[in-house]
Amino acid sequence: MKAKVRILDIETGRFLVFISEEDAKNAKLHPEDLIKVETAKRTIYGDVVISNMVKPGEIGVTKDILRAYSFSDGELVNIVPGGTPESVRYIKKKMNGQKLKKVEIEAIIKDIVDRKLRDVEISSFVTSLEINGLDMDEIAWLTTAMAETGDMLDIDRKPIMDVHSIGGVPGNKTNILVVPIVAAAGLTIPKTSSRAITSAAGTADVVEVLAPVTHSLDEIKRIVEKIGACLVWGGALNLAPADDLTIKAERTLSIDPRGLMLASIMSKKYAMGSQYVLIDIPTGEGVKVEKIEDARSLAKDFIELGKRLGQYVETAITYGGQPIGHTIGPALEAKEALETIITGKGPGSLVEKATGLAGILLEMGGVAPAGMGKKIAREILESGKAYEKLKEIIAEQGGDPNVKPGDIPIGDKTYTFVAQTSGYITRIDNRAITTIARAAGAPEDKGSGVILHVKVGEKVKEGDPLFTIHAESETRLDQAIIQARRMEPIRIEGMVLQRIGNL
Ligand SMILES: O=P(O)(O)OC[C@H]1O[C@H](OP(=O)(O)O)[C@H](O)[C@@H]1O
Ligand SMILES: Nc1ncnc2[nH]cnc12
Repeated sequence: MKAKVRILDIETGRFLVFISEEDAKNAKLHPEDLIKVETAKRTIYGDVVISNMVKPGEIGVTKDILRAYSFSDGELVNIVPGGTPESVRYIKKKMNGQKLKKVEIEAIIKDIVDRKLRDVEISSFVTSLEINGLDMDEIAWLTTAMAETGDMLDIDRKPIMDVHSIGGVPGNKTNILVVPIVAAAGLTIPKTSSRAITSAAGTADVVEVLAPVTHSLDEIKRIVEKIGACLVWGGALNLAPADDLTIKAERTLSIDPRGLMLASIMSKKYAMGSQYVLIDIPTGEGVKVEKIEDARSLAKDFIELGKRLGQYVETAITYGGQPIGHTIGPALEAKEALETIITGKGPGSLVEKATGLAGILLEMGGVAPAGMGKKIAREILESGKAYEKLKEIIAEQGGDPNVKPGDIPIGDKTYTFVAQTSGYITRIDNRAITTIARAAGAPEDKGSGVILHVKVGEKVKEGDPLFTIHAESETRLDQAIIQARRMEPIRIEGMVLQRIGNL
């Protein structure tokens, strides 16, 4: 059936194609059916919406589609029912626990990128990976399929360094310090990050408080060739474009299946042309990897996958048993990262982790002798050179390089929980802190989150503040308080932990 395009000023986060009731009836199309829109140059897919916002003979195309493909008002197109993509069969095969072939993985990824697979099918794929996993062959095929369905960056500086955390630990603003330290040492580090997946703030959400993070590949190339670094959101680029659609499902379910995480991280590194990659694996209670043996096995997988892709990968198993630093949530984290980089001093966990990781990268990149990387990284941080580099990054990305921590707006609806008893902090529950910060509105409400007034091992007296929730609205604050009361985010114990008698 032929139809004329009408551009609709609607944004839904999905590819939707509006069609009139009359046309839908004639074409036997139903709400949510897959529809194929063909022009001489391209074919796109979307979900049917039946609406009288468009007249018979017209189809309505939303802004989400226009961001990826150009259509003009009145353009003539052909529309056909999209049917059921073949790749749905392969998703079911993985649901049944079977190994997928290379061509089957490629078909799934191509159909995700072409928007032939809808959210429910993508979620089923992600869930099948969480339950049944992938072996190393499947992971490598998935990685190259994800990279090759998008663009690749070719930066005219070598070597290209990169760092990525598998995430999961609250308050992980570490890479906002690592990247400027490494670039200030003369190395090139084009860092892409995702937004939050399981946490309350991904690195891209935090950086966005300081500067725009959505840039084109050409802009990134220009920035990195000029100053040696960037801190951008990978999802804004057509780099491994399937990744952001699978991340959307992961975020909703708050899961990050191991095989998909490996492919998702490494496909972006491959597409960025990264040659030396450091992977941070936070390990501890309440994060993605709880046991050191599992962290070692994941480290081996990253290294093996890197070999298959022609990249040199090292991994750092880091302490993830409690949040990094004292703040959780985009603006609060940006503030803490900025304070630390300006003064060269900050929470021990943040400074230790950032200089430790940066030190490994300096050694990998050949600008620090073996065993000296961390010391040199700390000198770069304390000398103010890392801050100068961060200012360059902020300026090149379009932010205000002179922004000060006090300029960053924080949610003004607050509630502080205090210690009900005196004793020692024996546990901060990562999952509970993330849940509270998310309930307060993070990461979407940038000013929302949690400030921790204490860390594990510290002594407190009854009535001392333990943590403060910040929110941008009273409703969100109330929701966060309810969550906090339901859980035990911070445990206080005396020196006698348990009394057991009469066994
Ligand atoms: O903690 P969750 O939300 O699960 O994981 C997502 C975060 O982990 C990675 O961190 P980085 O960019 O290497 O600093 C991602 O890019 C993202 O920022
Ligand atoms: N699945 C994922 N994709 C991109 N970055 C990540 N960081 C942690 N998990 C990730």
